Amino acid sequence: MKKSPLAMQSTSQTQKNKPLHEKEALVKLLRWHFGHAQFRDKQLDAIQAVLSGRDCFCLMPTGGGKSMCYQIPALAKPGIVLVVSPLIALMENQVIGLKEKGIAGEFLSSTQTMQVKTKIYEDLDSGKPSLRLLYVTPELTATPGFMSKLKKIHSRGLLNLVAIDEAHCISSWGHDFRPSYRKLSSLRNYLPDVPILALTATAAPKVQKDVMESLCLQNPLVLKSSFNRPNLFYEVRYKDLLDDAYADLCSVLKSNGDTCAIVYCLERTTCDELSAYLSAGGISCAAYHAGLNDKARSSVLDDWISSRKQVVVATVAFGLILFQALHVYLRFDDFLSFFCFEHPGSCTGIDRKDVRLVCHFNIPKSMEAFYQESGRAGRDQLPSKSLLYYGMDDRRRMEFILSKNQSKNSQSFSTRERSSKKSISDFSQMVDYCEGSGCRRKKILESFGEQIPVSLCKNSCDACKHPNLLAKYLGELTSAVLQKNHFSQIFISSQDRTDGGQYSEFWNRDDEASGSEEDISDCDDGIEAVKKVANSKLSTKAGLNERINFLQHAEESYYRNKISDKQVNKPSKNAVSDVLRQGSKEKLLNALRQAQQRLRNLTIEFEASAIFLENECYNKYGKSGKSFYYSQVASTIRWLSTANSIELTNRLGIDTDSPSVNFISKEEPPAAPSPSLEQRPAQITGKELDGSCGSENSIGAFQTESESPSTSLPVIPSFSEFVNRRKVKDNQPNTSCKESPKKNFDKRMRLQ
Ligand SMILES: Nc1ncnc2c1ncn2[C@@H]1O[C@H](COP(=O)(O)OP(=O)(O)OP(=O)(O)O)[C@@H](O)[C@H]1O
Ligand SMILES: [Mg+2]
Repeated sequence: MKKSPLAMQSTSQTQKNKPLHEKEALVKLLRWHFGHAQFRDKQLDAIQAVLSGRDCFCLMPTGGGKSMCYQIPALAKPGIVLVVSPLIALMENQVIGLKEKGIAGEFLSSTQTMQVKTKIYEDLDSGKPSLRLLYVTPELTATPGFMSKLKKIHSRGLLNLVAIDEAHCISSWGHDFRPSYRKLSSLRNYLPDVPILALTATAAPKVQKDVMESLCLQNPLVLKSSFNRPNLFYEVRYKDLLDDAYADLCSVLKSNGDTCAIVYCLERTTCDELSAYLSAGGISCAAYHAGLNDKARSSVLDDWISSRKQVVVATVAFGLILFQALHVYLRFDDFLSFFCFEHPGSCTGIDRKDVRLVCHFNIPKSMEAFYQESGRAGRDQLPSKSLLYYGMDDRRRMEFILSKNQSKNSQSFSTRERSSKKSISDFSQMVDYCEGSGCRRKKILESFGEQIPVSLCKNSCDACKHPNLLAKYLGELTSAVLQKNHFSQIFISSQDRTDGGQYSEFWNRDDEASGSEEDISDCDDGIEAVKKVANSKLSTKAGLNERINFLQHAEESYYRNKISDKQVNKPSKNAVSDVLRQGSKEKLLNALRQAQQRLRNLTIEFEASAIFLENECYNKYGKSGKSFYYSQVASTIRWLSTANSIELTNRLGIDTDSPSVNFISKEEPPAAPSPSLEQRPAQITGKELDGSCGSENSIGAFQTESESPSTSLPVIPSFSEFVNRRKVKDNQPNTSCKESPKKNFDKRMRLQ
């Protein structure tokens, strides 16, 4: 319902140092516009501080109501409040919410039409803007053109406040460091007397200090709320003790009814797989990641926000690109062909209050990230749950990623070293959270410097509620780990950990280079990188460390080239055309026909299978460019030439364990081709389902003694998995056949 604005008081210079508004008037605004009865916690203090012209640093937990701290001031006096926000989706979401309440809010971003932008600028230039809140990205704020507009507005006395949302992004100590936020430090120089409000949910003292210094806050009012989320129940489940983590999550979601949930995964392939699995299990679910095009992503978000979909399975990053998975295509003998960077997207920061469950399907990289993401649950203060699936494979993978620590932006050696050590120690807190037997809530709060008695938890974590059960699980985990020789510290020797020069935290996205606010999965030309790597003088006998170093250098140079290409606006010559896709489909069709001849008892819907496989390649690498895409197609064709029926069936998505699978003998005609690309296109005879151990591994040294040479070639293993497997292989000859085909399938899919 739209409401007319309440009458506002006018600003006068003499009032500058006094609170402009009494509590009563502000509460009236809160009730009138937002329908909330009272201010929460530190909201009123923050609002009164900025209205009096004082800088303020506001630390409130996720969902604590930080937005109100700048939304009420925007309504309390004429003029505008500028809100700097890191993510278009976040701005869009808030602006939509404001407009629904009849509050004049707009955002400026590259996604808008010229017409919309012009209208906003005209309003700002009018001398009497109707706009109350203007959301912008840090990139735009720092441009000279926009800054001069701001100065103009300010000179007319109409810029009341600059609010920096997610202010921890300015700090390289923070978990979401974003280089473009650094540019905000010039705001104080350009607009010396405009109060700045820095808002964050990141509690690390170093980050707080860094934020305040970087933004040049002057005598700020520092407000800190407790980080306890009493309505959240914390639980950890142990993947290594579960038969099937996918099935476990499915039953958790089902047992909670048609509940709203976010599931975070590390990689987009896991998102797709898990989402498909949950959907097949009858859960209203969709994947959300950067591999989807804009339209698909908006539609997933729309569906989720408007409750048409209840569960969203998303990549882990908080909109800001925290993690770029390095994928290396590996042929065992001649080492490698190319790299691919992924830019996961995000669904966080979107305000849906009734999220009842936040699940981390892979361990997060830090307590800060975990807190922020799990904090999306129960923003309406109703009982909700944080569930983390902890697995030793995930742990080792994350350790490896963190230890790589090669920053792509021009950080100094000491910054890299600092950030490397920080990443490792941040992660060890997460490991302790999972592997320890003490109260989870206490661990979270202590990591933010809050000392609390265990009694505060009130049995609202698994460790407090079921201490004996947890002790049993941890015992079993230790045995399982010892059995698998997981204790051999595979990736990070203590020497590596201190060798900070080589490593940095996650590769940070270089926004300055991309010039885009939400630049994801853009088109990369990997051909040169591939050639260089392929022609390199690296001996095939080079040691693993040498190879890893080599990869890191190649990756850096590839990235540098990519940036310089973008700077000169080089047109993409590497886009995947429809013609190329059609050609690939034909090739896959042939390969499928040959596979069918080889595996006589397999009945395949050729056309649909080819479309499905081509689509898989395209979804995975289409946006990365022709070279990556084509290599994936080639890899798939090679794989088809060796895959057995179980592998083929798994890849095409038939659940061989399910009694509902409709087995067709080779005599039976194939079912009619599926009209949908998503529909799983293969069916298989029962003969192949003899319980033999499907191989997740492939050729050469990956192959275990008991595996048939014909069951091989993973699609594209991640670099970390490759290194991991080699080392595991060196230490331990064969464990994979002890695992169920489903488990192998899960792992194989994770490798892609
Ligand atoms: N005083 C209040 N009373 C009741 N609800 C409130 C109050 N202030 C804010 N809220 C509600 O709390 C929810 C979270 O608010 P908001 O999005 O501002 O949180 P946040 O601190 O910015 O969280 P995040 O860190 O996730 O961005 C919103 O739905 C908002 O309407
Ligand atoms: Mg917020």
